[in-house]
Amino acid sequence: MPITQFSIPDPYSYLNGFNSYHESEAVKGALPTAQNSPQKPPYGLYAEKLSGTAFTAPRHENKQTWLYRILPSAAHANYQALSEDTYHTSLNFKSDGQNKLHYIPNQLRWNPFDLDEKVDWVHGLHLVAAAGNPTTKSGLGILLYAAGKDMGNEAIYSADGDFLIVPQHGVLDIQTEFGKIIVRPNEICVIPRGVKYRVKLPSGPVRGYICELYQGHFELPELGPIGSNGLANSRDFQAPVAAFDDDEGNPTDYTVISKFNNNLFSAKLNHTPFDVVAWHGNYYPFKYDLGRFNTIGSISYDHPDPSIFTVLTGQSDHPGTAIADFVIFPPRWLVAENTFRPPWYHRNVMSEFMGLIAGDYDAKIGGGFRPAGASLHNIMSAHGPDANAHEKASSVDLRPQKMGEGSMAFMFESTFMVGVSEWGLKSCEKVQEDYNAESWEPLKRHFVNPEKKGIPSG
Ligand SMILES: O=C(O)Cc1cc(O)ccc1O
Ligand SMILES: [Fe+2]
Repeated sequence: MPITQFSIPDPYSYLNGFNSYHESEAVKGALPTAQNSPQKPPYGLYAEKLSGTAFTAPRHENKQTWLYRILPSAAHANYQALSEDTYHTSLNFKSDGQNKLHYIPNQLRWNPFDLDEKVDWVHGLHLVAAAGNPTTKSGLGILLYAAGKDMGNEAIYSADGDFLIVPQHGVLDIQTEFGKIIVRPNEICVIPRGVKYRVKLPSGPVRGYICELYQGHFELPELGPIGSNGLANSRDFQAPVAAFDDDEGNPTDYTVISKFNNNLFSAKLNHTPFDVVAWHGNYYPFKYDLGRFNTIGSISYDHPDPSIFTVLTGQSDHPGTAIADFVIFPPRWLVAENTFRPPWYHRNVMSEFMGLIAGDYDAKIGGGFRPAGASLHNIMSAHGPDANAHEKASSVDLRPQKMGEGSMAFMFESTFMVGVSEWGLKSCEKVQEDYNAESWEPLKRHFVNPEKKGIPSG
């Protein structure tokens, strides 16, 4: 069954298509006809443009949306910095001048991160690793989230980058300026830079992973010889339809939180920010069901590169080299003959941060890579199947095998060396000290030197 069976139904409607030019009206006639900024937009709305690329970006890259709203976003009081002690995304330099990111070649693995029922989405964000710098629009951030409370009359946006959200536990009901999206485990969503939203938790506590792309936007990977369909198909990406709150006669005090260079600022406004009655453009939030992924693999021999499992890619200026690839390892048939079927041992010029939404991952059967946990194999840090997985895969009968039923691992792969935050390395208290010792040090030598044993070569 390709499409995920979710326990909670999705109550919302969507517009289908990746990077499509969409338009949506919550009130018929709210979009101006044949122009963007008439002297008087319909129904007394304000026109506001949200750009996702430079005005002069080439047409094929250009992203923008026109929003028709009750009041423009600029109608708010000054932003005030929130105290750094109240949130977990800051990368400010310490007073002793040390950057809080730690760059270390060790393979790292984390036990499952805790749920935290006491905080809302904003305060449940934890920066675990990062590379580059949002101020120069380069690099990425990797965050974990754990929350148990609904956001109140608040909205958050990130000026730093696009959030690719990967839920591991619980349901996110996300009210965005563009409309509403529900995201459940085995689905993902992308909230682009600048888009305001708030998160409610209809099924209780939530936990998951986020890749924030400081540079460019997530795109579908090239398909090359695969052809015109396959992997994540365009029509399976879903954008919200316009929906708005009208607080006329009962204006609500709201707070808008800005994530700005990984620090949080808040500003008051005396009206709802969720007042967009209609929009048109190609810059919008969207969701995708990972169960719709059309998985492709070897039907002859050898284990292909994991790039065949790329759902979305955030490309650098060098084609084929990603700031962040989002890669999944879905349930699939393994049929390769005379092949060591799990991943090969390797050292990668890219860094690999992995998470597990559910089930097991075939390269690690020693039990240490668990749902809600994570691993990081940084640039050139050697890794591969653990000793148990190696032993099993090198002696197993190579019949066609359906692997990973009910499981979903994923990887954020980046050309950058990623540093681990103070929280990720120490305060979270989840780092497994014995990862290496348990996984690879037990690997046995199998080499039989023919020269020593007098075995004829060839
Ligand atoms: O290291 C990992 O587990 C991720 C991975 C999977 C794979 O099938 C090939 C290469 C690779 O890095
Ligand atoms: Fe790897």
